[in-house]
Amino acid sequence: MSQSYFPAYRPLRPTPESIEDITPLATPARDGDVADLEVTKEKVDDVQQYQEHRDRLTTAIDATSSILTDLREFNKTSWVVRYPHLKPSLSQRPGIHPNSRRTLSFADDPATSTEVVFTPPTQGRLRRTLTAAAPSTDVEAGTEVPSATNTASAQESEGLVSKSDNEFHVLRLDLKLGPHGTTTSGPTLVSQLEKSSIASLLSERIATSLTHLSKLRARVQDVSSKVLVTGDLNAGKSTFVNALLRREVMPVDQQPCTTMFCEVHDAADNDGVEEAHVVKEGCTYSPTDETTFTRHTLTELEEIVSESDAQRILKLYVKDPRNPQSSLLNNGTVNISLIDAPGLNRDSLKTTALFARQEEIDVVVFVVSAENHFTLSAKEFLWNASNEKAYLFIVVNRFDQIRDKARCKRLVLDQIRQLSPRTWEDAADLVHFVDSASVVEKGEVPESFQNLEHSLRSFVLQKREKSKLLPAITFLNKILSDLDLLTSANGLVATAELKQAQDDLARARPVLEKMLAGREELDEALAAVEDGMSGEAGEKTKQRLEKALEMVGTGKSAMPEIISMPSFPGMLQLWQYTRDVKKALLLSIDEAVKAAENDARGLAVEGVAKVGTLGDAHLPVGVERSKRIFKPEAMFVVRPGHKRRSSLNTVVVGGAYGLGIGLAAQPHAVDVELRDIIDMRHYLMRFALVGSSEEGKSLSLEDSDISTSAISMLSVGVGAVTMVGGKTLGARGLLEGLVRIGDLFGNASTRKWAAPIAGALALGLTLYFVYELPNTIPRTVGRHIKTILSTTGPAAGQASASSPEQMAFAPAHAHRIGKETRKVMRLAAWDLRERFRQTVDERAAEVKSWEEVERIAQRAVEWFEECGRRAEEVRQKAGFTGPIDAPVLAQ
Ligand SMILES: Nc1nc2c(ncn2[C@@H]2O[C@H](COP(=O)(O)OP(=O)(O)OP(=O)(O)O)[C@@H](O)[C@H]2O)c(=O)[nH]1
Repeated sequence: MSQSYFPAYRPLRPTPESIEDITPLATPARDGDVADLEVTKEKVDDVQQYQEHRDRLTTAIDATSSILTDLREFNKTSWVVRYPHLKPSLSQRPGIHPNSRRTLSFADDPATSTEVVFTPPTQGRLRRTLTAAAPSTDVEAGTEVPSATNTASAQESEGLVSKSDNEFHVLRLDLKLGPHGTTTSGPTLVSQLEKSSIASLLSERIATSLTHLSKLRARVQDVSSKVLVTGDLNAGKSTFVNALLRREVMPVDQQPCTTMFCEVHDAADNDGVEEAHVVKEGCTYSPTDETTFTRHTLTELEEIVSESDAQRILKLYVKDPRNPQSSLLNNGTVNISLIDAPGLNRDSLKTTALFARQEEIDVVVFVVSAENHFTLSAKEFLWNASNEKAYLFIVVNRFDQIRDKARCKRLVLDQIRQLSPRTWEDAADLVHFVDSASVVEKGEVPESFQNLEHSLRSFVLQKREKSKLLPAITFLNKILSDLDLLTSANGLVATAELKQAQDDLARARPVLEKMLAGREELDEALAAVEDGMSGEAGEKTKQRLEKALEMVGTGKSAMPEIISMPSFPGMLQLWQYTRDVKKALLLSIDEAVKAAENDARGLAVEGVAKVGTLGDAHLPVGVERSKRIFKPEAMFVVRPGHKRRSSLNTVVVGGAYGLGIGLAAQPHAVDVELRDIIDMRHYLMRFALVGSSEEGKSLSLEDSDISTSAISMLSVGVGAVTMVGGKTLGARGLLEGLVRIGDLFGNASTRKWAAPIAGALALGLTLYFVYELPNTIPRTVGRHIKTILSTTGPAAGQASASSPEQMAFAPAHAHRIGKETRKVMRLAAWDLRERFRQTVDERAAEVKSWEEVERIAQRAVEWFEECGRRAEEVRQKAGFTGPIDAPVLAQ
């Protein structure tokens, strides 16, 4: 059985208080007849109920528009809204009805899916929601998800759940595009798009829906309603319209006369002036634009209608003498206009059918003569119109002319059953047998006509609800349901993102905090390694080289295990021997420098390892360590292009041994001079020091060799004397002899024999030198070398020997080697500092970005929850009930 307007729309009985407020009908009413009063109240209730529904719906449209606008803005500024796909889940879980389980994926990432539980709308809760499916272990353990248990099938059987509950109704993104007009299925194409592209498509869809909602709102708010009165030629359409108006407005003739569409409006729509506006051909009528019509008085109407042979539109503004409670035209709520159409024939049939199909035609009243029944044109029109409008209002006119009224009714209703079955089902309300002429001619309104008027009024208002409100209700319900799906799915995504961000932050924050707290400690530790290693390298070098010089100063190899001293080859090769000695001593110093550099390499290796350990302690796990490989052999190598210093007592002499430019490799350094063999200046200086001046004392302290040298030099002379005498004296005897010789020189008597003695002494000394030379040469040469290498540079006399050029050999090398070691340490430390800084920056950026994700996701979770609540509230306030596809408003 099809749905009827009337049974579902029985208004509530008014309360006794409200009854008193109702103005009685202007139509004749029998005094004391309660039934009439009931009719009046019903009419008022019709209007009130319509108004109430309209207002509720307008509020719901506004609230939904507001949600959609917010969603669009949120999608644009705060969250890229994802477009979900729901599929029935294949997995069967105990305790969960298979209908409740769904597989959720998103258009931008169709390969990834999640199991969710779908909760369908229930009685009193029209929202469809998705919740994350409990882990399978819980489900298997018997934990049920209460919101979804077995409800889907129950709701399906109640008809609340649409079969399309997995889908979008209004916000569906289906694109039909493809090369050369080929079509690609919507979901396939959508899934090829980026997340942001899908979001912008969705945004466009929302914008379209908003436009549609505003149109629906305008339609809901539109207070005009058009009733098209049509029927066979001469069936009495104009008479019927006049009867409704209780005035003879439309021209009535025995002959077919109406060729125009006469729209009758309340004169209130024309500033209360009764007028006829003939719409000019090809113009769109506007009552405020004089160029679109010609103005006439109502008295000219008959003439206009009879003279017009074209199907023109005529607008009539007439005053309805009745009050709003009883007047159809002037009902106080809806601006009803009655359209008297030309009688149906072959010429007018098509035009009238087109007219009837217009959206603004809410009701079609078909007038048929009781005498003639339905002509072929009438049947054709009714058949088409009933497909279009489903319900038609049929006035069987001239019923007063019929003798066998029952038979007539039966025959007419039989025909209606075939032409418009739904109209036939509600025939009591939709089919009326009346005599319109008597209402106008005699001023009597028979009961049959009163019933007709009541039914028509209800039908217009209810039809209006169907035609104007229902599309809005359906659309609203569908879009709200789409919002459920969208907000539920996006809420799940936001919750997952929030959890991910929180987990990531829980991992990253402590790491970052630990790094920041350890930054100063690392800096200090690195500085300590740098200072410690370079300082130690310098100090070790200094000690080693000073010791080496000490050795060389005494004529011994500084590195005896590597460099041995040459043996004396005889007086004839004295010069070569001296040269070999010098070379050996210099070589031994070079070797000492090498050894010092090797010491520093060892320290650098140790320092680099310490830096590595610090890196392990301060860098988080997983951070790549330095890829730099330290090559100790690369230390102290003068790289091509670097300038060498060439002064003998400067750093490079020793330091550049890698290039073969050590002390021993310098030709002028091994050149032998006479003083390398006999250092007269040295001996004389020693003699001078015997007088023991203060300076001499201080100088003698500096040179530990002085006393022994002086003693040995003097011993030479004494030795010569004793050799002459054939007797060799010991050192003590030699000293004593020396004193005695001095005394002899002071005595004049002894001067006579002193000369031969002195000659002998000189000879002795000479011989002594010859015999002692193999021993004294290494010492002399070593002393010279030591003296040169211990002397500071040209600026030594100034405040401090700060530059290597100004330093003595050992400190200069200590400085150089310390500096080179520091360079290595600094590089390793810089590398770690840089890696540490980068890691801190990266971690800080990560934490910041996760905090941002957390903030956005948190907001999205709350926003989507709120959005879902708002949609639910809209439905509750609007009083939507019924399934998504066919909702109704609660009474
Ligand atoms: N007895 C009787 N005569 C009626 C009734 N209704 C209309 N008539 C008469 O029928 C004739 C035609 O009436 P109209 O109202 O002009 O008919 P119409 O359908 O508007 O005519 P066209 O527009 O020309 O098709 C008039 O003479 C009316 O008086 C009625 O209910 N009873």
